[in-house]
Amino acid sequence: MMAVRSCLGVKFGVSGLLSQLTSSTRHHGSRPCVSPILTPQHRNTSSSSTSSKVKVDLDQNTGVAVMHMQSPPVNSLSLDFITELCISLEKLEMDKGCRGLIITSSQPKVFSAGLDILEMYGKSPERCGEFWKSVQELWLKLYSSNMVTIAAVNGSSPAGGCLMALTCDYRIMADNPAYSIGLNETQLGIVAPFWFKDTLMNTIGLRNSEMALQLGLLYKPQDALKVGLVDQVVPEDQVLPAAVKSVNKWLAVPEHARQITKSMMRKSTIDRLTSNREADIQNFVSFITRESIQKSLRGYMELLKQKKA
Ligand SMILES: CCCCCCCC/C=C\C/C=C/C(=O)SCCNC(=O)CCNC(=O)[C@H](O)C(C)(C)COP(=O)(O)OP(=O)(O)OC[C@H]1O[C@@H](n2cnc3c(N)ncnc32)[C@H](O)[C@@H]1OP(=O)(O)O
Repeated sequence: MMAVRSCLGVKFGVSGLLSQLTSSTRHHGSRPCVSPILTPQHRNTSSSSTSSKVKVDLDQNTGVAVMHMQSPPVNSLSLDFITELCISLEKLEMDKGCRGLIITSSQPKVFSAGLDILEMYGKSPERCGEFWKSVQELWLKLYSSNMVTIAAVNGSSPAGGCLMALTCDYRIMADNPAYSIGLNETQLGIVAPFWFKDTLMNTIGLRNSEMALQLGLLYKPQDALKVGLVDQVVPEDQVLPAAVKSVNKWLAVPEHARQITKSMMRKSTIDRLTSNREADIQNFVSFITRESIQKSLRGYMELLKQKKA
């Protein structure tokens, strides 16, 4: 949240804004500007960090990190995986040399299968609460990031996977009709919470969100493009190159101006969750532990297994 505060001018004050903006040709936000002239020691500088489920490659020349989600088989968001994602994001956010982030998947055909259903089925209320707190944390970190964030959606991305992509500044999806993206919660008999709904509405508007959420729609890439759920659809092997191209375009904008604008656009949505976190956790726990909801989740998991057989 420090990132958000600094974006909102707490650090600089409104009167300092103009001078900050005019000085942004020298310094991009609190991060140093990357010199276009490469000195020998700057050439080919990149670092790589890998935890068991998240691999991050940071190119220090460009200030762009690529975060590869690698939690087999389908990058479903378990408590452990979310914790690793949050730690990686925190590190990148603190790293003055990182200004842009591309999120993608190392798993074939899937960006992320969304929240791990097994974290919501047959678990104690305490564990469910802990899980939901981590989901909130991940959303807050991504949605309020000072970095330019690009989702390179190289596979299917239902529910929580779609939410992750929606938190980014720009979404590029592989043009493969076998893939789909959307907030399909109602199809599982569950309800997308208000901050999922807000994030979707901020992207595709009220009417499209009403239909998408009530029907639990999963869109093929070309349909997702039409409705504005993704910003670009490219051939599968072009997803990452297109993301690199986009991130550079976004990074060319004076950084303070971009960050403050992003924060202005997202602040009220973020505030709504931050001021209601505990109540939201309680709502989730009491909803998800209901017998009828547990039954729906069980049925859905069986359907997933049957689909395979
Ligand atoms: C009154 C208001 C109260 C508010 C309360 C709020 C409540 C809100 C609660 C929660 C919000 C929920 C958000 C979510 O994200 S729920 C998760 C939704 N996800 C899905 O629907 C996706 C399901 N998966 C798929 O559709 C497919 O798996 C796929 C398209 C992602 C990939 O297909 P494919 O490559 O064919 O793989 P398989 O289907 O064979 O799957 C492999 C393996 O993985 C298991 N699996 C898949 N998805 C999940 C998942 N989300 N969680 C856990 N496990 C998953 C699948 O079962 C297979 O397992 P295996 O048979 O053991 O190999």
